[in-house]
Amino acid sequence: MDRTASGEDVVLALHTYEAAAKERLPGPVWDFFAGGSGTESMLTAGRDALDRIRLRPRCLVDVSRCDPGTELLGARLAAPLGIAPMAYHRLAHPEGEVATARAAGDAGALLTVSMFASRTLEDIAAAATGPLWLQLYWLRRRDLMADLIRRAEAAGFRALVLTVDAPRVAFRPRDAANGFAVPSGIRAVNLAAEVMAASHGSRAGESAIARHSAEQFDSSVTWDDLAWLHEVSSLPLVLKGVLTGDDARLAVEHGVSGLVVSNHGGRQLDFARSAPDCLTEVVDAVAGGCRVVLDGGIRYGADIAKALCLGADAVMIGRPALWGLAHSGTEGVTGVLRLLMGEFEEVMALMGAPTVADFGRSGIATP
Ligand SMILES: Cc1cc2nc3c(=O)[nH]c(=O)nc-3n(C[C@H](O)[C@H](O)[C@H](O)COP(=O)(O)O)c2cc1C
Ligand SMILES: CCCCCCC(=O)C(=O)O
Repeated sequence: MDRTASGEDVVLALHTYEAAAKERLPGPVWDFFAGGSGTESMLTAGRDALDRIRLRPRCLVDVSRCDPGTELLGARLAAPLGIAPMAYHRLAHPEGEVATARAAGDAGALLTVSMFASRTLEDIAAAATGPLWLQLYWLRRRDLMADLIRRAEAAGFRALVLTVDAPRVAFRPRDAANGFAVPSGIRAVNLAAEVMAASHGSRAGESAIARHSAEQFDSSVTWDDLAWLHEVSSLPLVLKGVLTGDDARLAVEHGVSGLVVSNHGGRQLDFARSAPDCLTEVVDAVAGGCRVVLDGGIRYGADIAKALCLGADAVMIGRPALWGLAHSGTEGVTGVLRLLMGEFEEVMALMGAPTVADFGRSGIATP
């Protein structure tokens, strides 16, 4: 949000937050946030797919009161909107994930905290008034994963999100060109320092993030290993990065409570099918057996409506939250969330859909 000369609050457009973040952040940090993998073909794929979808409104419906509220895995949300897991929020703002958690709580949105958060799970939970999920990559050191899960449970996190599209961090040309490494003052404080060492220390022509993931991620895990996670924790398990009906069916068979259909913001498999294009296949495959969330390129309230029409239960935003954070910490992230929620509420009215249950496949046309 911003203020006019007379002191009124003004909601900024999303691109204003983006432009401000680009101006404020050091070039390599901006590239780490904005960049993608390989040819970067996937950076625009999700957006293009969403833009191709057109809405089919109904008229003469009572929309004098629209309620964007919903429920997701036992949590009440002000709208079907959350923040996707992103590493190292302190790269964007000194308060990092604590500022983001405050904003998500203020706006009534879900926050998924990355395993590579730069504030402790306990500090984040203390600042949060809304639901928190914890994201995990599968580390070779399972003892560290188990420890993190125990701490998350004690701090009141409500679900685990296992990212399954990143057996290793993909080649990201901008990070390689910048020799990107996490600055020494910012750490993944929830993990042991010796395990994180490779993420620091710049080498020309190489991304320290990619080097670190190759060293620490266990790329041998398979569906059978999910049993270990279910043993370690009774929290609902969500898989992030599922893009096919076959994997979606397997997920339900393996006791998974939710899926995030995602291209990892264009940062993992290059030349994949875009997440919105995979959504109906996944929704049809799970047939109500688990909840489905979409992320990637969500930038307008209308995108939330389109995702719901395709069968998603909610959406998550990635980079826009970091733009808000870089712009003005908690206030900036709140501004971004409120902007999207406000647009969504208007789309509900104009679509003749006073509740989230009123969105369905008849609400969209795809050329
Ligand atoms: C800077 C950055 C860091 C990210 N870190 C993680 C992470 O730690 N874990 C994860 O599962 N996804 C991570 N992601 C992917 C996001 O969760 C999400 O899938 C993606 O950003 C959504 O696309 P959007 O940025 O277009 O909204 C990251 C994305 C960005 C931009
Ligand atoms: C070894 C640290 C990996 C952090 C990866 C975060 C990220 O950039 C992404 O998932 O994308």
